[in-house]
Amino acid sequence: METVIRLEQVSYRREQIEILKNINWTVRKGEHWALLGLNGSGKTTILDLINGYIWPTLGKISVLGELYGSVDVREMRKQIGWVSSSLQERLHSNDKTQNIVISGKHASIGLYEKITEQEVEQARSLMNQLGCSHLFGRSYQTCSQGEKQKILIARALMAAPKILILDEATNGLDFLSRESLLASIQQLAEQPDSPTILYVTHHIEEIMPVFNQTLMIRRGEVFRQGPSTEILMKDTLSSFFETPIQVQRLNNRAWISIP
Ligand SMILES: Nc1ncnc2c1ncn2[C@@H]1O[C@H](COP(=O)(O)OP(=O)(O)OP(=O)(O)O)[C@@H](O)[C@H]1O
Repeated sequence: METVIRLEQVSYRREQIEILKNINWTVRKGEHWALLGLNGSGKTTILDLINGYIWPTLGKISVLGELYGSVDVREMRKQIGWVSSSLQERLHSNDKTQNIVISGKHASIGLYEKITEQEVEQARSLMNQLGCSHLFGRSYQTCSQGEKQKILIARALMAAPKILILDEATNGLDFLSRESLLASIQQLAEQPDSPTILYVTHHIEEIMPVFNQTLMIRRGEVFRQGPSTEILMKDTLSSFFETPIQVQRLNNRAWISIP
């Protein structure tokens, strides 16, 4: 199967501190991954490496078949959509939702190019896909937090990325908005032409069945990786969190609590 991302013996050191240690990780086409790790475990550092914002101290990284070091990372970034909370702060919130979506095509914060009818239709169709077409025509700032997240995912999809990174996408959402967003993500991931999704979360119950693989990072190292159904189990999670955990399965999702 086609390799989408490969990290081989990747280490990243900053000021004598080893932030990532010997990471080996392969993402293949058709997989969607959940990335799990406590605060400061190294998730963002891995994403920064994949986006070519930083370089590994040791090891090799290849993305979409291109080995980093011998490729223009700015070109690679066009194929990677990254939705994170820091993006929200940088957008022009008076803009209409569809213009925010369309701006994803030009990888710009505001819209400086002339919008074509085709782009408007593409934005409408993506908003429809994310279940937020009713927001078309509204100004972005009047949207709720959950609605904004859907707009930002549609924006990332506007550039037809091969990889989509959803970084703590449900932060600040109430439980209904969260479930609505998760349902939209699930639907997106189920599409045959979906980008490969990397879903970063602190919440195990957000790992829907479509995230068929999970990478667990602890203190800069891979703690475990593989099929989510094998990893999201009581024993693995208890040793990962270094505390006894109990797991209940509901709607094919694992809900954890402390006994
Ligand atoms: N430029 C840097 N210089 C020194 N330390 C850094 C630097 N960047 C990251 N770190 C440290 O590396 C560790 C991993 O950080 P990282 O942001 O990757 O974690 P994370 O898993 O994304 O955490 P969170 O869930 O809180 O976002 C942290 O201890 C952080 O303080």
